[in-house]
Amino acid sequence: MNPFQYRDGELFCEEIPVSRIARDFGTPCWIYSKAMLLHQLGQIQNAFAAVNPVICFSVKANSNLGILKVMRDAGSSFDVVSGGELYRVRKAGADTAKVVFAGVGKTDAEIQLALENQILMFDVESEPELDAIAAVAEKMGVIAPVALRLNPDIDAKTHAKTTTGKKGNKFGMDIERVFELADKVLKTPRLKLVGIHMHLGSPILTTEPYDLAGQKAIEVTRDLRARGHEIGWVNLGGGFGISYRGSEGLPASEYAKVIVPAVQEMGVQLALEPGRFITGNAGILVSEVVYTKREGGKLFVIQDAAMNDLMRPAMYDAFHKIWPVKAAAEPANYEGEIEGCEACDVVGPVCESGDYFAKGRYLPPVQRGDLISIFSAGAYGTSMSSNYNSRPRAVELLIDKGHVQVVRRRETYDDLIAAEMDVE
Ligand SMILES: Cc1ncc(COP(=O)(O)O)c(C=O)c1O
Ligand SMILES: N[C@@H](CCCC[NH3+])C(=O)O
Repeated sequence: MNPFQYRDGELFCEEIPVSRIARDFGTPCWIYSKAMLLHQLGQIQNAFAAVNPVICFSVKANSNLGILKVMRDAGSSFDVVSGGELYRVRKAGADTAKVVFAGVGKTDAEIQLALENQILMFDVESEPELDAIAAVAEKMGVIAPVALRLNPDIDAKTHAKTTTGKKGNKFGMDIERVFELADKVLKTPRLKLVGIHMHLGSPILTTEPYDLAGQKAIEVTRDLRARGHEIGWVNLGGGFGISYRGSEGLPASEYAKVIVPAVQEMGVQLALEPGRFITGNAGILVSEVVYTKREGGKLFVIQDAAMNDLMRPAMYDAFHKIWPVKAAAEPANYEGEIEGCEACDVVGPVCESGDYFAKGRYLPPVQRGDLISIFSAGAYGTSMSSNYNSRPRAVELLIDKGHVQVVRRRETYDDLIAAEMDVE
């Protein structure tokens, strides 16, 4: 499914021309398709139905309340990594009894908030964290459910900055420490070991890393059970890839083919934490060309969106398809030269040379006032955006069967300074 299609000389989101949305709500603007969100979540739900998993949408991918509510209504739970994310999912009406909490630096206050909300489990990443959870649980007179996060040392072949399951990454623990901590949990009355957790990285475009993770989970579960531990849950994290360029990416059923048999062999409950797979291709960022300029032998196309809106290109040199909103069709292939197009640097107005969406990218002739769509922007777009250069965050719109819902209004200049108003 692709809700963003060209016809009649322009880009549509479902049945609505993107140019009309941009005219009504201004640019830059984020446009999400609810149908696509549901389609992607449904794909995972169907693919893994045989083992009835708890699917915990990874809130960091897109933490907009409107989107979290769509996820909640469609039966998703949530993976959070901070008190702020936990607060958001509560506001979205989530059942916190199915929420999982990962992250290497949980504070006592965050642990307390999670225990008050009786979450499903903490994904514990170190011994000091385990001790802190035990201490907070003791103070509160409750029992904390913990899963131990294993660093399986599996190369998920992602960008160096988004690999999390390799030795040397800050995440999780090696196998020996997992065993040690499991034994420690048994001796700590305020802790209950419920399972193990792994997350390999993001985005993962082959099934092999999950196959290896499944095998590793089988081994670890067997060894932990042999040491007298009850392992009810295995959480294999997120990381399912999507197509950014047009051809890569796998259906959820391919990942399920390697994960489901392992889960059945272990006889455990499966948790998954997909983020990008659900929202990535359900959203675009629409900007307007402010100026074009030729300098130093280059053509620069300057947008009103910038790295503060979508920082993935600046941070990871990530590839996003970029094409004018008014066009007959997308090119068959975005790589390399495109007939009738000229290579340009697509940049924003922020005062950093890293503020670009693409370098040397082929675009048809564009001019001041033209609208541009930046595709595959629904994951790690708004959730990583900032107010750098005192730029208000852009409006977010959810398209649902021909209806445009504002799920986050455009920030005003007053919003920018609201938290600083008490300063003399
Ligand atoms: C622990 C954990 N779970 C889930 C995710 C979500 O990853 P993705 O959006 O690739 O599914 C991440 C981010 O990589 C993560 O760190
Ligand atoms: N923020 C990254 C993914 C990191 C996922 C968080 N562990 C991206 O945009 O691709």
